[in-house]
Amino acid sequence: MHLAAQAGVRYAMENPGSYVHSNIAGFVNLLEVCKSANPQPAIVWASSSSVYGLNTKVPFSEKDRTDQPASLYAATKKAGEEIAHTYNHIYGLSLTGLRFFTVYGPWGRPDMAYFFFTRNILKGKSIPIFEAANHGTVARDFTYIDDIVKGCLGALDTAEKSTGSGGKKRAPAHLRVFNLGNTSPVPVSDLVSILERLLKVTAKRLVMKLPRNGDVQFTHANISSARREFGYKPTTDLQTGLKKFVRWYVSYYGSVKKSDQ
Ligand SMILES: O=C(O)[C@H]1O[C@H](OP(=O)(O)OP(=O)(O)OC[C@H]2O[C@@H](n3ccc(=O)[nH]c3=O)[C@H](O)[C@@H]2O)[C@H](O)[C@@H](O)[C@@H]1O
Repeated sequence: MHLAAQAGVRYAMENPGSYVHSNIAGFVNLLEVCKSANPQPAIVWASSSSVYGLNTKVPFSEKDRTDQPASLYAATKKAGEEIAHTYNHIYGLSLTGLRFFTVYGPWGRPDMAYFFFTRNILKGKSIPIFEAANHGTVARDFTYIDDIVKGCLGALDTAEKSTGSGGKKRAPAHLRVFNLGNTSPVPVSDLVSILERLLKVTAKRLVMKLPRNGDVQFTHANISSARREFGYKPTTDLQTGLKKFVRWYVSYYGSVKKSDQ
């Protein structure tokens, strides 16, 4: 299971090299080691819903086009999918890419919106909430970590063995890609309302135009493929998942003051 990456859509404008380094060069390094291993492992790795880019057909299906990435981050994840194709084709590596949809929950990434919104609401700081042109809603198919873990296990359990040995392909091997989302997009402003209720604090909302730095307006997963292949079925709605996150956040950081650290 390969989850290491430079994640985050907007940071790619600040530090593009880190995306190339981790998501492309790092992934190739890993595949080079795996292709020569004996036996070769089967690999399940993290792609991203961001590969759908400017695709407007919803919900996003694995069959939809992914040739219009809106950020360098998305482009490097899409490159990973093409690189996976090459190593599968030449060396017989079994590869499964999982397109995660805005994963959240305890022990999550502090750079993600739900996480720093929580921190800023508790500190009384304002939070920037993006909206699209003509006051258009920005929404995400937020997916709870426990559902993602179940999807990862399902992908691992159903991955067929790699077929190569000694750096040579012996037979065709698995090459798969699955959406792992929640299938119910929620507007970012609703996410903030849920956090306000859970934290019992009114947020200082700063509504801003969606910056032109790689964000897409909307994500929504079609998960029928993962359901068919390994019974993937998310069960946590955003309200329930954020409740668990907030409980963790408060117990981890202890108090508002400590959350400054
Ligand atoms: O689904 C995915 O593939 C991606 O999900 C997230 O990307 P994103 O959905 O942009 O997650 P956040 O950065 O947490 O943003 C969530 C929502 O809040 C909005 N947002 C973000 C930041 C902000 O200051 N204000 C704001 O309204 C964004 O436009 C977005 O709609 C992860 O950061 C990516 O690593 C991952 O690949």
